[in-house]
Amino acid sequence: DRSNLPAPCESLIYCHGPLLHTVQMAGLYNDSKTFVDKKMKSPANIILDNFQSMMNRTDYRPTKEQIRTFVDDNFDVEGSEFEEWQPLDWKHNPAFLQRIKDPLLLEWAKNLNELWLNLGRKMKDEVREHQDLYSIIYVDHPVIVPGGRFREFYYWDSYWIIKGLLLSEMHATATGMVTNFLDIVDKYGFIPNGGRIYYLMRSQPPLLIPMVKLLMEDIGDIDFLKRHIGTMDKEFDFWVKNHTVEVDYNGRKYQMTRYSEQSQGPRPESYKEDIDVARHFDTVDKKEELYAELKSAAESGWDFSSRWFILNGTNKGNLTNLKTRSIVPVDLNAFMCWNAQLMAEFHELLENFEKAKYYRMMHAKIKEAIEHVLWHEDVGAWLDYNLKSGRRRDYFYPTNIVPLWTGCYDVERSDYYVSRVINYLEKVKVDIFEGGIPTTLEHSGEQWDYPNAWPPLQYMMVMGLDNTRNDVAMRLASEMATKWVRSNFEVWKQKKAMLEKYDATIFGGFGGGGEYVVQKGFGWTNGVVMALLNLYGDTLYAADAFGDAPGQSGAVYGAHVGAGGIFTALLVVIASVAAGTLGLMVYRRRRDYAPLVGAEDLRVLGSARKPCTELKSLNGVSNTRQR
Ligand SMILES: OC[C@H]1O[C@H](O[C@H]2O[C@H](CO)[C@@H](O)[C@H](O)[C@H]2O)[C@H](O)[C@@H](O)[C@@H]1O
Repeated sequence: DRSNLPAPCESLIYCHGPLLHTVQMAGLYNDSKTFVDKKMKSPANIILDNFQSMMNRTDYRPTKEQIRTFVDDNFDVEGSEFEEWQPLDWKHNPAFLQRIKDPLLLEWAKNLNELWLNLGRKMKDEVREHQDLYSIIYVDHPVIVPGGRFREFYYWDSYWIIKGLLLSEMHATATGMVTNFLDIVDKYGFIPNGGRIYYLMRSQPPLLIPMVKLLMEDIGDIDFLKRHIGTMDKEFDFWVKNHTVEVDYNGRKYQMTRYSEQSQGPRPESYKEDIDVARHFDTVDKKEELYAELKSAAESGWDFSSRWFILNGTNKGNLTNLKTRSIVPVDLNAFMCWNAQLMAEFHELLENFEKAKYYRMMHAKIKEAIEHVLWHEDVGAWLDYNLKSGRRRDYFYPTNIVPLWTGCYDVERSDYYVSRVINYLEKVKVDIFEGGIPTTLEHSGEQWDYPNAWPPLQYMMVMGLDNTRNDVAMRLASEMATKWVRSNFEVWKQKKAMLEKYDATIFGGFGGGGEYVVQKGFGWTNGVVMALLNLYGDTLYAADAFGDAPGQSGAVYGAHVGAGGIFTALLVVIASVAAGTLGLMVYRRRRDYAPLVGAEDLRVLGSARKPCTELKSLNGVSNTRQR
């Protein structure tokens, strides 16, 4: 029974109540988030009175235009909480640029370094003084936002933003962002999904402690750690207390974590969208269950995805089949395992030995649960677990190998895990896609599904494989990184833009689907590309040995030609092999992009391709969600 739960926040303007319902259901804007990001022109009680007068005047049946006039009269334009701000610690030539040998990529990396200037936001003093007029959560230090409709901080995005900022040597901005998060944990007991009050009842993947680790590796300020370690304990506890579920597996019980939020009602920022899906259910209880699944999926960062669909034990279906709370995700448990390990390390450094012992115990327990419940030798990967059926979810997601990134497996047996994982990745043919690794292999129309490819997922795969220090895994990581960087660069060349997501099936293709149009900016995308350029910059080139980028390389070109072009394709393949050998000789230090693909792969590639309709959405034409 969810009827005793609170609303997403108390505000009768931004989180629940008749005003929010009337305005959001009127569909005034292409994007529902627009309204809840507006500043109030007067205090809430006056606006609520004005709303009541408008409803009385219109006999409770206001037209869309009357509602629009009410909003325009009572609210300012969205985004009015910020002032012009240039990060003071921004540098023209951070040292990591010197690692990039290709002049084209170097030029691009300089542009990426400049993008932080566009994405920096400082709140006006007026926000601190009159927080009640805004939905934004006031923080003391300026932040780097993702970009586009995402005008505020986002929890897990910030991990990759901070990674990039530190490469840009913007230590003060990065420290300020982490300090904001710590202040927020002190105030609210956890970090909300993003920096708005309507996100206050759900979080996002727990990466604060790894962010502190990034800072420690960079500035190594032990006093900072000492000052904030108690707050980090709080963040860890929040996840243990509110997200733990008991898993009964093969006669043993394990404490594992899953996404689960605890409020009533639809997401305020996607209010109409959620109510529309809830129409499929006939009772208030069933509608509330759906809202909980939607908000829990948003908490996972994967909103939305077939990963959270359960229909007759499969991942088919649509948003009405969301069962996020019934799935134990590999990545969340791997993050918790990593958090425990880092906390043990930090407490040891601070000589808090009792605490260190507690975290070592937590780390061992979580690692054991991951090994016993989620690892599958026959598959060669870790798989999400269905709490309802007690069965594994054997579907491909990049997160199936996240324990490699967080080091949550028996590293003494690293060779065994790596060989199984490599075998798995070969089996699922992750290397056949031209634009990156797809999020899933299900084409649901949701944004965390095929064919979209997301920056954090590429990063976790690449770094996970690279971390193993195994030659084959490291080569695969480098090939994945090369493909990703080149495809992002291709979009940059066309649009001078970095996107929040891309299309894995098209070299230089834009991501799409879901409930809003693909966004430009973009915080985590820039951070990931910078990190990959930093790691591979000495061997990574914008084009391969014969001047082709991946989409045009001989082998993949074969997939583009029709039946009539087979002869040409063969010639191109033969020429590619010859030139590739020559290229290898000439560019010994360079890592080659794509192995030749077989006939079966060409068929898959051909069918995977779809026209780049998302071009339209980038130009501002909305694409609708398939339900
Ligand atoms: O408004 C819809 C959803 O938008 C956000 O989710 C997406 O953008 C975030 C910022 O880049 C990202 O962290 C998340 O993974 C994306 O799916 C927001 O986080 C959601 O809560 C919201 O419902």
